[in-house]
Amino acid sequence: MASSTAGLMRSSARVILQKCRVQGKRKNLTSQPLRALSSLANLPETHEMLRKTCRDFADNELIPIAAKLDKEHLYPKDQVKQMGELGLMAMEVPESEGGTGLDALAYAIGMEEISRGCASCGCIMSVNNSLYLGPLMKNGNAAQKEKFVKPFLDGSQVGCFALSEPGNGSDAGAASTMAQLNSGKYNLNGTKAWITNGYESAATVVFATTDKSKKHKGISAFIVPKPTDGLSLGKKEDKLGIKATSTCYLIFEDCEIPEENLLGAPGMGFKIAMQTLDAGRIGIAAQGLGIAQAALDCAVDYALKRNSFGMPIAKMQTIQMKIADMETRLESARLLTWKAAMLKDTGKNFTKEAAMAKLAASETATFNAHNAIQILGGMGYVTDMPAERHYRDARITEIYEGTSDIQRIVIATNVFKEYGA
Ligand SMILES: Cc1cc2nc3c(=O)[nH]c(=O)nc-3n(C[C@H](O)[C@H](O)[C@H](O)COP(=O)(O)OP(=O)(O)OC[C@H]3O[C@@H](n4cnc5c(N)ncnc54)[C@H](O)[C@@H]3O)c2cc1C
Repeated sequence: MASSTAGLMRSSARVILQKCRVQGKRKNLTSQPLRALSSLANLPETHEMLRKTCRDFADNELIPIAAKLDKEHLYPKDQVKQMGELGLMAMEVPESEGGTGLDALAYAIGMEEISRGCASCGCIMSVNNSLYLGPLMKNGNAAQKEKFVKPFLDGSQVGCFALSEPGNGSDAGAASTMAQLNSGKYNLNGTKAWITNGYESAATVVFATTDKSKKHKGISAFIVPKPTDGLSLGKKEDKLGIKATSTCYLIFEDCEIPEENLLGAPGMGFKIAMQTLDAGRIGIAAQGLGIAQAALDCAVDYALKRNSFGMPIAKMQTIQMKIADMETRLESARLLTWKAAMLKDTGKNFTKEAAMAKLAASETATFNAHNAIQILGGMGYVTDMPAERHYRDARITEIYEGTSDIQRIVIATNVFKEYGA
């Protein structure tokens, strides 16, 4: 990490910590008892401080409300605002541009802790940070940043990212949404599917074809404020998990936007989308870690308290085997995630590592949640305990921002490339 970046991080982390201490006095913070912070000894000091801050916030502000948000499908508006005040909604935007000025490792740590508290909050955080602000910061000009970045830094407004369509998700290059330039305005027509934050967002990055003959090289990226005439929303999807987020169609019917809302050059859209997803996968990996950690915490706590055949089930080897596998897979996935983040922070290629991190962490989230339910027995199957929610929330991490099949394709393609094939 460059020393100037370290300086920025220190000051930002101090702001975050100070805010958390103020909250702590108000809310009588207690630290999470199940895991010692000493296991994080290898992190830089600032990152450990950030982790502690996010951990306390998750324990005190998110865990107590996560089940209600899930059950009643409530968008966590107040929690997102609080996350914005802590600097968590624009973590990698430089301080000079109004963001928190932290790095990808800090983002992974923050995302893990927030998702441990509430996977829906983690999802909203990742869409705003990675999928909305990410491509705008990398490709936006000064005017676009002024209009579409500044208001989205503090949690008062969130953005969304519209790539998938009803007819194509994994095959993003087959986009059928069209954008036609007529007298200084782009006219958008088509439907985007599965858009997270669709209902609450104040703007979207959207991908549409400007030159069909060029196939994926004819796709361009645009910024569309919401509401805009000609852009309507489909019904909210009724989902298995992350129920406190909205997911819906964005329907463009002769939706006109000014030419200056083109993001990057014409035809750059597919590249922008793929770069965005590379970085986004670090966030989804971290979301998977958070869910996996929450499932493990729940399983350990229950195993220590539940007696069977005259002893705590934690004493039984079948339970111990499960806990050992859960912890080992979690720590392996965490190290992969941190490695991908650190490669990004040092300007190195991280495409393969981000895909490996997402693959490992998402499958660990499902594995740990599955085993947590098993360890809890009947109590794992009912909503009185969080294990069943972790199980439902975990599954999405294996699907969005590229399914596990797609991650394996990305990884294998890069491996063959490394072998010179
Ligand atoms: C809750 C939720 C939120 C989402 N949020 C967003 C969002 O904010 N923005 C956005 O743009 N999209 C979003 N998505 C869409 C998501 O990214 C896609 O669902 C995902 O990429 C998979 O696409 P698909 O659903 O069309 O499945 P398909 O691409 O049709 O895949 C179906 C199956 O075929 C497999 N498959 C497909 N192609 C291959 C291949 N070449 N090799 C091997 N197997 C293959 C897949 O792995 C999968 O198992 C979201 C989805 C959900 C469910």
